[in-house]
Amino acid sequence: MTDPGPGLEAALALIADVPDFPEPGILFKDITPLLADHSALQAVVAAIAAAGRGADGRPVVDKVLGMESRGFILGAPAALALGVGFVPVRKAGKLPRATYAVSYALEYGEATLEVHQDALRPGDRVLLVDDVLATGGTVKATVELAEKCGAEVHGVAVLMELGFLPGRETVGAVPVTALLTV
Ligand SMILES: O=P(O)(O)OC[C@H]1O[C@H](OP(=O)(O)OP(=O)(O)O)[C@H](O)[C@@H]1O
Ligand SMILES: Nc1ncnc2[nH]cnc12
Repeated sequence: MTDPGPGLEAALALIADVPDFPEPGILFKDITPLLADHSALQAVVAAIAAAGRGADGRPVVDKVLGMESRGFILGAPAALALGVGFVPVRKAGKLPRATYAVSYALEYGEATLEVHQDALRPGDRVLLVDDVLATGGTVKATVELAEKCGAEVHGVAVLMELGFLPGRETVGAVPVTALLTV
């Protein structure tokens, strides 16, 4: 876990716990109070973008990939902060041109993710951005999609990791930066 400075710590404290959503037994982590606070959003986006920088502070990635839909909210501003483009990884049937697709299991349910086949160039280095790493199914599927495009996954940055689920093991060798582990 990254050491949170005071601004980041205050931002992460805004995440709300909602028991039994979207189904009994799930403790849902609601990031909307954090998103609604400008300073908190700014601190979190800067910390996520830092995962795409080298030791000298310069960007080391060519693109940021964000997973629908909460990964869009954090990934697009992180791409802007890094000065690189953003690639949406969407749920099935939303992208209009030729796609690669991968199906996966969620903490609650199942889904298929897709990316446009020409969204990345072979050899592109990419940073994956999402709000929550839970079972790791979403990240694993996105790594597979990036690799189908010929890209190299530099790492994954998430706001929050659910430490009681085996997300990191599922993701495997790809480096994971989590601003908070619960
Ligand atoms: O590690 P996993 O078990 O795969 O779970 C994490 C994913 O679950 C949530 O997305 P969800 O599919 O609920 O979509 P949403 O962002 O549109 O709410 C979350 O935003 C992550 O993308
Ligand atoms: N418990 C949880 N809270 C919020 N988003 C999630 N995505 C998967 N599991 C989640």
